[in-house]
Amino acid sequence: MEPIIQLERATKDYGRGRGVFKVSFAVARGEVVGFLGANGAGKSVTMRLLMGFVRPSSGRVLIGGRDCFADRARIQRSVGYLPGELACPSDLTGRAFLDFVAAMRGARDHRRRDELTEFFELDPSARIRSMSKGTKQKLGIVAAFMGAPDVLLLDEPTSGLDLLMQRRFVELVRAERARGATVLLSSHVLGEVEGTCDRAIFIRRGHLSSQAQASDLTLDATLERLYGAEALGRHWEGDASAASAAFDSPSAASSKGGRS
Ligand SMILES: Nc1ncnc2c1ncn2[C@@H]1O[C@H](COP(=O)(O)OP(=O)(O)OP(=O)(O)O)[C@@H](O)[C@H]1O
Repeated sequence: MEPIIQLERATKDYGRGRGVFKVSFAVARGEVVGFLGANGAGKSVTMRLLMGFVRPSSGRVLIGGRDCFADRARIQRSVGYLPGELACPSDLTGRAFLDFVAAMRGARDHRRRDELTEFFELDPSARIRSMSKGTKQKLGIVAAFMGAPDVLLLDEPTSGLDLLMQRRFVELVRAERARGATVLLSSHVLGEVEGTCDRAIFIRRGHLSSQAQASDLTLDATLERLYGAEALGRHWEGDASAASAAFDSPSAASSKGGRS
């Protein structure tokens, strides 16, 4: 199968063990792949390497055979990217932001943007600064998908979305998959990976650790792949009675607004 997304021993070394190291994997045309890892494992750094926002310390990062850093202007125009956190001027309205992204991509047809806005029940007339976390996330989703890109890089796409919107997101990714899009999707939500992906790859402390078919992602097996048996064996051993006493003390009550 023709690889569209390709990393070959890609390394971004931020020092003191932080970053990603010798990461190699490929995503074939039309595949939808989940990218799973604990907090700080290296998912976003890998996504940023693919978008050409950072230059690899060594190794190769390619989309459609093009070097993601050398060809970053073209990559950033053509790839649908949903960042972990939307970084955009917050005094813009949602609509102005979407217009800006469409202009950057050279998109003139706003039909799909309007369909997506309606599907996610997004009011784009509000200023971004006044939007709730979930509303901002919907805006990011519309921006990433509206150009019907061939390749989508989605960094924790349903973060902050309510249950109904999570379900709509899964429907959308399934439709994109049917259209033939190639998708890499990082997530902490197993149901979303199972519902949308063919397979999942795991990253642990900056190193690719394993992969699995999405249909084999049981909770216990996934936890072990993500954290290892040692971390799973650790349990809360703090003093629960001290914690509840702190909440019940008169000073705690007064600092919580006089709870009686
Ligand atoms: N610009 C940077 N400078 C220094 N260290 C960085 C930088 N960006 C990321 N890192 C480090 O690289 C590692 C991987 O971070 P990354 O953001 O990719 O994690 P993640 O898997 O996306 O985590 P999360 O699930 O919490 O979003 C972390 O140790 C992080 O502190």
